[in-house]
Amino acid sequence: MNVDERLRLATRNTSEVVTVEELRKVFEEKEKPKGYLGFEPSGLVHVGWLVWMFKVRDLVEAGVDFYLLEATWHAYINDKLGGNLELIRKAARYTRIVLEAIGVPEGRVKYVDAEDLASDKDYWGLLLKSAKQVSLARVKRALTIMGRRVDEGETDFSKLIYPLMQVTDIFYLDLDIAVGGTDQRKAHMLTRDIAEKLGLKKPVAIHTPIITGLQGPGGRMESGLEADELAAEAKMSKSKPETAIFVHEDAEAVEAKIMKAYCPPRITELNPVLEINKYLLFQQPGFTLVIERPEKYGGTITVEDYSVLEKLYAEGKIHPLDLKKATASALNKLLDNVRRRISSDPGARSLLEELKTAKVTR
Ligand SMILES: Nc1ncnc2c1ncn2[C@@H]1O[C@H](COP(=O)(O)OP(=O)(O)OP(=O)(O)O)[C@@H](O)[C@H]1O
Ligand SMILES: N[C@@H](Cc1ccc(O)cc1)C(=O)O
Repeated sequence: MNVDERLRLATRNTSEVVTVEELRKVFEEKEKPKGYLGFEPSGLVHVGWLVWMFKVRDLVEAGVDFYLLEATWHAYINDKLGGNLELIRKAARYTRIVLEAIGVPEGRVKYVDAEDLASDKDYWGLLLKSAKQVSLARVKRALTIMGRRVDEGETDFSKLIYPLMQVTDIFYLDLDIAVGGTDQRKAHMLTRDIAEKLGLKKPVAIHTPIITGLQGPGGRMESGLEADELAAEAKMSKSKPETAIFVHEDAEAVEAKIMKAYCPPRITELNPVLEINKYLLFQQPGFTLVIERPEKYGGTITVEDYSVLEKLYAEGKIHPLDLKKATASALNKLLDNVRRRISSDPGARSLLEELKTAKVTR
């Protein structure tokens, strides 16, 4: 695969690449650059995660040697699953199964456990060197990467260590590319700044779009937040289950959730139903959205391109209910594989059952 093709795969369906020129250089210089994404294995998998999972698939295809960091200690710091590390490790196993079901089997990526990183004294040396380069105010501003507001970081001191751990993860793994949703931006920009100061490798950052929670952005659109902060606050999130569609949920539950979702007529911004189309459904090769309507409401239409769907919706030519029905049906088709994979594997089923009954904390 030539550099242009690798670059196309790596940059499609992203909200930002810092920078595309640097990424091109990485691909020109390396057959197998090192990339990573970290996630807190702290519960069930929702459809927002599919955005980065598909990006991992793209990057593996583009020849990236990809590491998936199971951020167990980070989830512990962030009070997930009641801080129960045993359960957190089970959530990591469950996430591997979902990744495999969407085309990222274990043999194609390398899993790294945060507990292994933290057991090496060099890791803590790197963390302290990084900490020397940054002010407390900057660390606090980065707390949005753990889905927390700045003031929440002061509840216990470990939360202030988290952003520096995320920076250190990147240095320790010696990465060329760091991937995450837009809400992770502050971690990556911090890493790039510290890298310059310490003379370490400065990773390219690839940010994937965020799917807004089913309840919509609330009043946050006018709050003057930066895009990454808005994404962190308004995103579909596993620790706020009422905002999320989980990949294991049955077809009826998925449809019921979509029918109730925030989707005001003509509004295309931070509209989770449109975002599911834009960032998930229309990313599948050859996808078309079929909107079935009685003749008196314009008859059935087949949309082949997301930009057309957005335009028709903004012009009020598609009713929210019709969009929701069509989206639910297409999303259910996309999720079928994952559901089948989970239900056919007793091990996966028992992990799921255990995680379903675990108390969601944050
Ligand atoms: N709604 C979403 N849409 C797209 N990407 C998401 C979404 N939520 C999380 N991500 C991405 O998934 C990765 C893991 O995020 P994280 O563990 O914080 O998920 P989460 O569901 O928000 O969890 P929590 O509720 O525990 O904060 C990050 O790169 C993040 O940007
Ligand atoms: N902060 C990330 C998880 C993460 C943890 C450590 C990392 O090195 C990277 C990502 C999140 O909340 O989703």
